[in-house]
Amino acid sequence: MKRALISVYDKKGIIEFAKKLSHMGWEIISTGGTSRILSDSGLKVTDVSDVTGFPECFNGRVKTLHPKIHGGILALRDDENHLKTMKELDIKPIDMVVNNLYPFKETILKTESTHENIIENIDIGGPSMLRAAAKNYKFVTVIVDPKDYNTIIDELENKGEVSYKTREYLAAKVFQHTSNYDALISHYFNEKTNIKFPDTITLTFEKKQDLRYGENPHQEAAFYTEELETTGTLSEAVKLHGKELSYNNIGDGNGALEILKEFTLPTVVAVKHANPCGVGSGKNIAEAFKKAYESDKQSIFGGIIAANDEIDVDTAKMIKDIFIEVVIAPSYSESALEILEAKKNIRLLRLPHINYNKYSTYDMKKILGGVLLQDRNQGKMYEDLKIVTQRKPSDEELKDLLFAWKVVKNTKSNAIVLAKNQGTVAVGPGQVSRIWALENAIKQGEESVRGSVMASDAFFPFSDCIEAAAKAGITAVIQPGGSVRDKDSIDMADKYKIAMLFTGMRHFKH
Ligand SMILES: NC(=O)c1ncn([C@@H]2O[C@H](COP(=O)(O)O)[C@@H](O)[C@H]2O)c1NC=O
Repeated sequence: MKRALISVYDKKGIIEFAKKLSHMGWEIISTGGTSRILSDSGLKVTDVSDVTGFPECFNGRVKTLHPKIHGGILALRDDENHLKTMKELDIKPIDMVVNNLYPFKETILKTESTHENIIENIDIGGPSMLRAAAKNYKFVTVIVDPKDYNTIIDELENKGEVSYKTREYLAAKVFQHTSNYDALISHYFNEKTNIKFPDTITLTFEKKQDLRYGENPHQEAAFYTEELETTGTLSEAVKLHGKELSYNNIGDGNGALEILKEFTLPTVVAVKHANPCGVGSGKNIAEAFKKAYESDKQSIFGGIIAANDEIDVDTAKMIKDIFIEVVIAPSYSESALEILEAKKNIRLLRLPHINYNKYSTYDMKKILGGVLLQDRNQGKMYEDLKIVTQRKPSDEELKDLLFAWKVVKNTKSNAIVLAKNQGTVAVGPGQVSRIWALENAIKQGEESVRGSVMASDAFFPFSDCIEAAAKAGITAVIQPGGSVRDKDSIDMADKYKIAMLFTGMRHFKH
């Protein structure tokens, strides 16, 4: 007679599954609570304590941790010595383990959970059984995911056994599951003991979807989300209309969100190839959109738009007239949605907590042979502002400087952002030389550059950028300062009556 050990925290579907096994002649062995619900449903169940000859003890901390259980799972059925030992020790084989674990993740996510409660939800016996059964998958079937119950019953009913291939697949699932479970426990302890960069790190993510392809069509790709913190991120977004998001949509959408989180006024961010091509703030979203659009009417084509307030009809009408791949917003008015849904190729995402911004997870970058981890750049924006020139910025200039500083912080380095009237005039991203970034921005901004202000993500190594800015009609500058030649830049600014602020904090982004 085949024997299945069933010990599950999540009891969904377990009665039906156990009944089918039992009808096929399997003996069911089970632990406390699982055993009770199976017996109550009329099934004949052997209690695990009858197998071990030992009571479940220490409030369930020890139930299945016994050689009669682990020997029955782990013994090699094709090894003479193992078979002999089984006989000598009166250990009978266990052919199937059905187990899922105490809800550790759910417990740490509950704000009311105490440390004691969290500790009790670290399952010990379960992972031991799962790992044992997965190790011995050559002989043992192991099921950790209730979604697999039907497949296993089908195989047993139609083929009389669970195939080697399926057992191997189920074992792989177990090790994914237990490593994820342990990673969450390790994360909890690292946080509790303030270990930010441990000697080894196992980060865990959950697959949200397979993607059609990666950055390019010849690259395969999938989207994984954080396990614990997805509020206000694309992982939380609900698609209201359009095709699946692509790899690049997700990357660019995230870029747009990161910029948007800097703003409280109604703001629209347009992103193309991971850089902002237009950002605008206004008294409403329609005005903000207009400013973002007018910053660069060309690059926004095929781009992504994120807004921090409802998309209304006026905004929807403007979006409709251009080709936008994705719109992200906390809500859409009914009529706005109707207008936009008429466009087949647009994706509309609703992201309710768009302004949420308290993430504790790392910022990470994969490199060949490793990964770079750092804090998210939530560095202070203005506290150390210092006016370093003879002329002070006007109130209007100051507002625009701070606006541009938020945008440049989130633009790929070397970055220059020109702004006027709470909207970008031009963005010069990702150049290997700072003056090229400025020259690109001046060229792109055309006549609007005159009277705009300039933000630079890092200091100016020479005074040439200030001179070029002055000649283009830029009136004020914000930059971190800190170059050995700061004085040259300050003197140049004074020469052209430019007002300049130092922030004392660099914002490189790569
Ligand atoms: N300690 C043990 O020997 C042990 N054996 C199984 N468990 C867990 O107990 C749970 C099932 O318990 P019950 O059948 O009493 O509802 C399962 O999540 C299982 O993983 C155990 N509990 C935790 O460590």
